Amino acid sequence: MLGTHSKRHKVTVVGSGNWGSTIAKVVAENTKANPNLFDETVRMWVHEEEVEIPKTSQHYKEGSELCSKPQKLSELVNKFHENVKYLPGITLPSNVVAVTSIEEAVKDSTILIFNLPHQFIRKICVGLQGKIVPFARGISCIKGVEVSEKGVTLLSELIGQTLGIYCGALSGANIASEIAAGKYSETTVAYDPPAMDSRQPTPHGTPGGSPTSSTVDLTITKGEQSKKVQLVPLPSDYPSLNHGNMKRLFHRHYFHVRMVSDVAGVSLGGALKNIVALAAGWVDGLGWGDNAKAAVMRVGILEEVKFGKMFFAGSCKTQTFTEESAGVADVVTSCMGGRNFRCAKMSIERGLTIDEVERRELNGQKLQGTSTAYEVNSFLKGKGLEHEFPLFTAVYNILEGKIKPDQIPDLIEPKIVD
Ligand SMILES: NC(=O)C1=CN([C@@H]2O[C@H](COP(=O)(O)OP(=O)(O)OC[C@H]3O[C@@H](n4cnc5c(N)ncnc54)[C@H](O)[C@@H]3O)[C@@H](O)[C@H]2O)C=CC1
Ligand SMILES: O=C(CO)COP(=O)(O)O
Repeated sequence: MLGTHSKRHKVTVVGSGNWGSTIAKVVAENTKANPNLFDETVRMWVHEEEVEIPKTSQHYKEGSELCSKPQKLSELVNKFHENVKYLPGITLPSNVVAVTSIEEAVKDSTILIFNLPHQFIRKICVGLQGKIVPFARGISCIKGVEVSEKGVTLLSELIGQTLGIYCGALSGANIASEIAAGKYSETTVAYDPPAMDSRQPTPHGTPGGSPTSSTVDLTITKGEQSKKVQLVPLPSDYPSLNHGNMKRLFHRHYFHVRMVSDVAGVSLGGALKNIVALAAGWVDGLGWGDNAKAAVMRVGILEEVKFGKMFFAGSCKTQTFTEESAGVADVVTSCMGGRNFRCAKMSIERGLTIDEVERRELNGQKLQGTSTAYEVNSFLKGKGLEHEFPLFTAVYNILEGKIKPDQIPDLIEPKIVD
């Protein structure tokens, strides 16, 4: 049953870490539940590595031959329907298929979900140039930003500009292990495509399904600079990618989606909260308790709002930070149980650098807060505006070893003005 459209969207998840595998699970449940809109198979690109099956895996057997030597991660995913390294103990739907060639993984897919640590995204996108469906649409689930001499770039912008496609963002209070276990949470999906994508279905579609020859100019960057991308319209024999159908791709009974149009606010909330979570981890590691963490969270949310207003004016809405899961709720959950929080806390308790804790404790998972703190600082320093963001600046200076975490309260306290 294809309804009024002769084609269905093929979906690829680019990335297969802790969150990448979780989102592949969520989306694969929905492609199965919505056969009118989506091809059931969800391809998940796996950065191949050899892994040993850990005791936390459902397939660990003491002394078995399989568990005694390293195996290819992709083969284990396809055999056991479990990502034994990055999401052990969770069964993935059988329609999630691990693919190690990125070209194969994205081939023919009209929906590309980018979900990998932010330090790898530029290289991946450059490698994908010319290899994707020209009318594909993207969603970035990645929390981070990229900073260059030109300024700060959202990852949705980076993806959109590099690949010449429209890219939205998914972000929220979403600790992956809880969602993978089917525990209730909310998320925010920001998707604001050109109007041509939300057209009403046509009765017969475009013959052959090829894009129409005309392209539409889309201004992708809404930050300080902007760049026009020639966007290829979605052929009319595919179901439209409006808010309703995007929600159908991500919403589950345990994963509630709120659709918005503020891609900048959702992306910034996800990136900047990781800096705040480091500060929360340090004050908790000092044994200061919940009031201290709440103080850090309050100031962190204010700095997020200020950052959005100063550098993404016009595109970023204050309400996204104060009302959406991608804003305030993500600050709260990340400062209670996220990896950035936990590693920062452990770094104080064990007297180790946070990089050392990451290496020892995360089994290959990556912190995003440390590099984001450096990237944001380099941007603020370049503008002479570090003093306007005392918490973000304090986190950077602590990582650099220039100040100690117990100086945070004084540094974020506004100066008395008589
Ligand atoms: N884990 C979580 O609870 C959540 C994570 N996020 C965000 O999602 C994004 C992805 O995070 P996770 O899936 O948790 O990743 P992760 O922290 O589990 O990172 C490991 C992943 O990085 C990949 N990787 C390692 N070297 C690579 C390379 N050279 N090139 C490409 N990939 C490489 C590994 O294969 C693995 O898939 C991050 O921006 C994170 O902030 C967002 C919400 C929740
Ligand atoms: O983004 C997250 C929760 O929303 C996860 O944060 P961490 O990367 O700090 O674990």
